[in-house]
Amino acid sequence: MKLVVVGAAGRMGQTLIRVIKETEGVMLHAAIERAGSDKLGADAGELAGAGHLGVPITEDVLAGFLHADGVIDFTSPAATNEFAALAAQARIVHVIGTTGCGPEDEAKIAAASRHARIVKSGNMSLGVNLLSVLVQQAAKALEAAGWDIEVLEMHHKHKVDAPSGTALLLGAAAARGRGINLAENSVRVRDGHTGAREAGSIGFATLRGGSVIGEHSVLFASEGEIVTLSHSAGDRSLFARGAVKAALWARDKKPGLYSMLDVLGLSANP
Ligand SMILES: NC(=O)C1=CN([C@@H]2O[C@H](COP(=O)(O)OP(=O)(O)OC[C@H]3O[C@@H](n4cnc5c(N)ncnc54)[C@H](OP(=O)(O)O)[C@@H]3O)[C@@H](O)[C@H]2O)C=CC1
Ligand SMILES: O=C(O)C1=N[C@H](C(=O)O)C[C@H](O)C1
Repeated sequence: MKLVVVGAAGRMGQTLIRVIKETEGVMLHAAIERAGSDKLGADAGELAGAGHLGVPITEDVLAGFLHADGVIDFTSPAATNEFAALAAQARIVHVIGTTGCGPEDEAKIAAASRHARIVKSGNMSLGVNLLSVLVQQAAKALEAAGWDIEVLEMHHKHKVDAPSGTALLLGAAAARGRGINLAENSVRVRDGHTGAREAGSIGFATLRGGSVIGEHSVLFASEGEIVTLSHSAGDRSLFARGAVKAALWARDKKPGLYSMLDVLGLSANP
């Protein structure tokens, strides 16, 4: 499968290039960076520490998508919107790891999925997606007893969006377990005199610092006891391996918007 990596010079872009090189059944077809990037012209493999691959980093998206089978995209919401439209035109698989997309971005991606096979997830790892199934189960099991749910995350100091895509994915799993709408029941920031915690809400707390790749915990709190379900990412390659697996999985699927739960066979009701 011929794959294009957009955002090829980024933290995830470079990790993807290394993982594609070592994965059977996929090859790097093109590597894209934004116009004006000082990485344009560099060999994508050499930049990623994967050795010379003969694939120069280019800004030419149309040429890059030509004759490709799929694009893997860990960039920014604005860039992902554009890539979604172009991938749909080219009828190629689009794997989206970009987080921080707002409702308008999501609507554009959903529109593109009428023609394209899109897999989108706030976290491409098996561990986090399994964790989301467990969180949904725990939220349901503890609902009658009224346990409070809080999602805590920590990431490196360069991360620009909050709460993380994973925190929101885990919050959505908890909301599903409770049979409620996350947007209507979440508390994403607390500051000052907040008043007492509202029963049934799902709270988020965000930490940023250093080089932390991704730490997530969902805390279920009751009188005198706390149950914590957590995931710790030690290496970005676990996200990249998940993204490549998603591209291979989507290759023979119908157009539509899929999640990593679909890819991993975890989407049935737990
Ligand atoms: N779903 C998951 O499993 C994971 C998701 N992520 C998400 O992936 C995204 C990227 O993360 P990360 O790699 O750490 O970020 P980086 O900033 O390191 O990489 C993003 C890259 O995309 C480039 N880019 C931005 N706009 C364009 C464009 N229009 N055309 C081409 N390239 C562009 C950036 O260039 P420039 O620097 O010039 O802006 C940069 O090189 C984030 O949203 C993050 O949250 C990260 C890890 C796992
Ligand atoms: O920006 C990151 O680095 C990560 N982003 C994703 C998120 O927002 O959850 C996934 C992972 O935690 C790393």
